[in-house]
Amino acid sequence: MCREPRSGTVGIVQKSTTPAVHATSLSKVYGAGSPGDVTVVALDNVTVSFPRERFTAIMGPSGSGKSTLLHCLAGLDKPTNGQVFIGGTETSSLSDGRLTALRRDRVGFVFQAFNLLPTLTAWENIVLPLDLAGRRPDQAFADAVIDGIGLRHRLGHKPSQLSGGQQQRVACARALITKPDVVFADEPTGALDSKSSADVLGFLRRSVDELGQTVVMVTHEPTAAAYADRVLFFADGRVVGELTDPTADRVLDRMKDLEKVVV
Ligand SMILES: Nc1ncnc2c1ncn2[C@@H]1O[C@H](COP(=O)(O)OP(=O)(O)OP(=O)(O)O)[C@@H](O)[C@H]1O
Repeated sequence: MCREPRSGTVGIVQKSTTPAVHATSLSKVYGAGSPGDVTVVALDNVTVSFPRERFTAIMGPSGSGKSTLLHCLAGLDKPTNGQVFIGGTETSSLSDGRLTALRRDRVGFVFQAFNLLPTLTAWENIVLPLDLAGRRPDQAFADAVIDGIGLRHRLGHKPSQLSGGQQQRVACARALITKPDVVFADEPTGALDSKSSADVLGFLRRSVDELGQTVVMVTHEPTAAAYADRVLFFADGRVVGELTDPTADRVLDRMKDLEKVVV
């Protein structure tokens, strides 16, 4: 097991001009397996890029395909057509073993339900992806992540001894500890109160600004989207709009327009 980090050191920034994530002509059709099935087009020919060291939020009406997009980008689900590149590596042609390794080493995922292992301490949960890969933590980076989540004094506690917001900050640290090409977050604040949400979103924001990380987050909340550099709006499985330097009010106005169109 990796040892706990020291305090007081600074994180390390990755630099590259390749987008963190790029997808071309991505489609996902559910229920196309056998004749007579009802088919649902969850993704409809989506081409999208996520630059490094940026925080992007994805918003859209319920059922518009946001989670499907995140799962296909992260290699948790297979698109029906199209290609996904993680840091320049095309993922559809990878063997199952290589895809598993890529997901473990180069992609972080934060779920609404935290998904921490209950028998491990906070620290053991955070370094689990490194342990599975047989890697040691970059001490300076691990210190910056631990200081960033503000839970150095709780690292020996099990998830059941932590609040929901604290557990989600541990989950964010676990997603970041490998210095992945990208962290995907699917409704990371959906189960949290507003104070805990602000703690989690503030940490994700600082992970981009101070640690050079890349975050792509699905959210229903305009206040959460306002932490991002850019918001992509989704409807009917397609990207239908974009807002840079969002504020909660501008996001809300766009969402109202979208919901009028969709209803
Ligand atoms: N396994 C599945 N089988 C069949 N249809 C599915 C499956 N998963 C998702 N869908 C459908 O695909 C569409 C997109 O779903 P998705 O969960 O990606 O939307 P979403 O925008 O994330 O929705 P929400 O905001 O409600 O979470 C929906 O019509 C949904 O019913």
